[in-house]
Amino acid sequence: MAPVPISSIKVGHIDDVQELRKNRPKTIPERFVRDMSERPTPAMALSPPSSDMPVIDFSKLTKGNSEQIQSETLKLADACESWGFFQVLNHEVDLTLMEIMEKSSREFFMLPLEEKQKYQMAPGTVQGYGQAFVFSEDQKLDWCNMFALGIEPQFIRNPNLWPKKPATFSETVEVYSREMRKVCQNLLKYIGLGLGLEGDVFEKMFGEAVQAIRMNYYPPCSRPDLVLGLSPHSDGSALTVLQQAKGSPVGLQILKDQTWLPLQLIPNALLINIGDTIEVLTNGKYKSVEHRAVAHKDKDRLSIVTFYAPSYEVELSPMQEFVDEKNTCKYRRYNHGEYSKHYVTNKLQGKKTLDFAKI
Ligand SMILES: COC(=O)C(/C=C/C1=C(C)CCCC1(C)C)=C/O[C@H]1C=C(C)C(=O)O1
Ligand SMILES: O=C(O)CCC(=O)C(=O)O
Ligand SMILES: [Fe+2]
Repeated sequence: MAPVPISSIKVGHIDDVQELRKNRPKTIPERFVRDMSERPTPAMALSPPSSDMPVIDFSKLTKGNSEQIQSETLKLADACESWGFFQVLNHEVDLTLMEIMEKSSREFFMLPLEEKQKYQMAPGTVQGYGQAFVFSEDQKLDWCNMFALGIEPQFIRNPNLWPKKPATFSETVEVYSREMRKVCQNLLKYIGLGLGLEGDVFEKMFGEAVQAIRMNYYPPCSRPDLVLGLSPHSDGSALTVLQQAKGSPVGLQILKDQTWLPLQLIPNALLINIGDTIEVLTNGKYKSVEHRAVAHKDKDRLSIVTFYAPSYEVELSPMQEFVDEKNTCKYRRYNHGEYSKHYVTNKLQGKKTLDFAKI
């Protein structure tokens, strides 16, 4: 993926949200104040946090008898088709590792600004500490500090961005990411089977899959009604795995039936969502659902997000199994590296990024 010429991007001054919060401002800087149409839905007009979202028991897939495997695979297929988001329990990821990852991420965000700025995200790039997806001086900013790293393949890593503090942070990211890779590979196997395909279809197609991690830290905000924690977007990945830190308030919302629906997450579960790659491959049978995050008046929130996607060389187009007279081909053939470049060089804007591939 060719880097964007940094000199041509003028993003203006980007306030660090945690530093802003330290002074407990009564007014929110204009760059964070959303236009009316973009502001979070007022509480009284919002549906209660959803606990109807499907829950998949991973152990039934990996250790169940043939009946359990079959019924859980069907449940998974239904979750992908009707929600695009689901939670996974008994996911085989050590809960202590998840806790350590959470603690290390929190410790990183609590470091002094000058320490975090050693890993500053360069304008127009997505790795490091700062705000990604900002490309102009008049673009609104998210009420969020982010820290992102490319994980696999090795060539996407920038070793200068791997923190030396907290001391065990980088090792923890490494171990955690290996576990997340297994979760993604396993889920893709059963997603493939649920679609009536071979279990290894995605593994074979994706080559050496691209994996990235992003930690999103949302400080409390005195006017959560005016800001967004994270702009609406769909993920450019094949699958995304989200771990929400313990004690976090509800913050993630998905666009379901044209309404923003807040998601209530089960402690220790992993939240999975379908990304743009799977939408294209299934010709829209499974959709990458638009989502956003909102801020909270008194509580901070932390999410740790893994993106899993095909290798950059892979050419993608809807699989022939999902194209017929009734379901005409909705996406053109394109190279995933080109899509990644397009994704990271545009602001987050709902599902607009996927127009790149639409016919
Ligand atoms: C909101 O989405 C993202 O922040 C994001 C970024 C991922 C990446 C990095 C943090 C570093 C390495 C490159 C990569 C683009 C993977 C989403 O990831 C999605 C978007 C695309 C495209 C993808 O493949 O995963
Ligand atoms: O923090 C959240 O809940 C949402 C994060 C997210 O959507 C992302 O990082 O892509
Ligand atoms: Fe996302």
